[in-house]
Amino acid sequence: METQSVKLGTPSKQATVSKVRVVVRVRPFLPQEITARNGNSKSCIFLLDHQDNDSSDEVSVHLKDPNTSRNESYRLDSFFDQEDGNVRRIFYREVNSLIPGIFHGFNATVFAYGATGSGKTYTMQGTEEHPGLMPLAMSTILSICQSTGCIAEISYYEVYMDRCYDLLEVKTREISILDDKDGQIHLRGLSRVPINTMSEFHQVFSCGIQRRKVAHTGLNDVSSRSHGVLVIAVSTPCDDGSRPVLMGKLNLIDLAGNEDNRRTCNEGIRLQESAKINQSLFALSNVIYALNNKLPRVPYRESKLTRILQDSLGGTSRALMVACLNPGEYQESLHTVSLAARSRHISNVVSSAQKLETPKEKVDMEAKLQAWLESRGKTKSAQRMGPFASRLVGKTPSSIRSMKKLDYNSSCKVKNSTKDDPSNTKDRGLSVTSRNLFNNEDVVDIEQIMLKPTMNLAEESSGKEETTTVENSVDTIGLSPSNERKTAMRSPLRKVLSPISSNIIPEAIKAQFSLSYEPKTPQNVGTPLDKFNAWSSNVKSSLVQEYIEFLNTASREELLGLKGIGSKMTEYIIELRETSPLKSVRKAFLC
Ligand SMILES: Nc1ncnc2c1ncn2[C@@H]1O[C@H](COP(=O)(O)OP(=O)(O)OP(=O)(O)O)[C@@H](O)[C@H]1O
Repeated sequence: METQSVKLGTPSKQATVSKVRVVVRVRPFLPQEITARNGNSKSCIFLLDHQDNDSSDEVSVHLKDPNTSRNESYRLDSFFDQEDGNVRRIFYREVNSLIPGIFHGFNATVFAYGATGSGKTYTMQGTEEHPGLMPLAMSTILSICQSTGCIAEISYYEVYMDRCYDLLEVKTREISILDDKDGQIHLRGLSRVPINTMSEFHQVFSCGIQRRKVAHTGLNDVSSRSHGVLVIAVSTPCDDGSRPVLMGKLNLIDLAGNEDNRRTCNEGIRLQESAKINQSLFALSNVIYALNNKLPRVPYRESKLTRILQDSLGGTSRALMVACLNPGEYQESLHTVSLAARSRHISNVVSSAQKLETPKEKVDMEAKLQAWLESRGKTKSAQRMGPFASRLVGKTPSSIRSMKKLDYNSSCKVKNSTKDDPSNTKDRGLSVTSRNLFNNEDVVDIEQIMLKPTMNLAEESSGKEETTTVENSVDTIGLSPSNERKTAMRSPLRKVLSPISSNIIPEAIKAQFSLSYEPKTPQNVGTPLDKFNAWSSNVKSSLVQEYIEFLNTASREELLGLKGIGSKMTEYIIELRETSPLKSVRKAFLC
């Protein structure tokens, strides 16, 4: 086994920014799931309007909650339903075309994203009978190597708790990530193993798989606790016998699943892992969002994972996200699909001239909120819907995110509670107290943070544009170019704060609202607080919920970036939420 530095380049600033293609893969129900559902195997995810997935440029993926009337639709690049062999179809339709580029100096990345238990590992690794994208890609690369004389080598590492470990080494070894003087990144000490045949690959790779950190959680018996990255590097031999020259590489990443700790009831080390997993997935989504929106700064440095992937995401690299879904989990699927939809190209609605006029402080706050809310599938819909979005406030129960009530007593399956952390004998899942972040000494600061963007919202919303007619609102969904321009003139913050979470409005809903529209906009109110108070309670509670979720998921840097939050408060929030998700703000704020 050869051990050497793998040099990762930084994408050139001039290089065209590539788009991330996003496809959905729904796994089949498992036999035990069908039994638990009394034989009901109806998926909550399907294609809208029987579209032709094979010939369309994009598809509308529809999610329907069987227990409520909630419906959401998102536009994505392709959809692979539950049928057997859908991994093979994903490979031939989506991954195969990335491979020739690797032999011409282009890197590519394929990653499986989704909730825990949604089938990411199955998609990437597969089984002996149904090989996943990793062995399928290896096999194709090997056959090209055979005909071209190129050399294939693999590295396999995991990113666990924001640290990087070589999985091809017998003894666990941490890989250091170094910046060189040119700002390039090196994974120092990462093994690269030459592979000539598939049996060599299976032998080497299966040893690595066994070293990867997995654990039993409340939602998956064998849950990956790290992001597993298989790198297939292709080099061309040099005639003078010197070291082969690296041409390109394919990163195949089995991301750890994003977890809702209210459901997993993780605690101790599992909870810490989970916090890191969620943080790094959020950082990844921010990078993809920045790339797809051609933002001037791509936040690669926010996590180890994104830092390592700098040369394979963006620049001339190509990337594919496979959003994996469990057909019986509406809420989780909604979260995954909304993030996936956000990761596709979204055209920027703010012109550069407007951007220059916007005060920096406001842009920062708006960008933060926008990035986060879009990760929840909000802004894309709002951009398409423009003012129509805000008109829906209070009108569709299905469109307003309902905060899941925490029921620690009924739904938790705490099986892993003390195995890893003997000191942690208390069953936190059952005994979590409703700690309120906003106890008395914190009220002033937090209220300021909470009210600031809200005041902006009220001020902007009380303007003339609020008198827009229903027709205009509907037009801004995309029917009228002139109204699209009007939409572009509006502040993104206002759109961000819309409680609509899908990026398509079904015709039926449009019709319903064009008939029953009644704006609830405050008029002629005094101070910003008065304006805020004049908003309907639906808007306020929706805002409050958004902020609670923001505080629960934002990175340390993002919290620090919020006005009124210093480093002490940031640490306090992080500490609190790692123990138990923040659930409420001060009652007074909720009015
Ligand atoms: N196409 C499929 N056919 C049969 N079983 C499948 C299929 N896809 C996934 N599964 C099964 O679903 C379960 C969960 O899948 P998997 O472990 O791949 O999820 P995961 O998303 O990687 O979870 P985690 O993030 O917790 O590691 C496994 O038992 C797996 O075998």
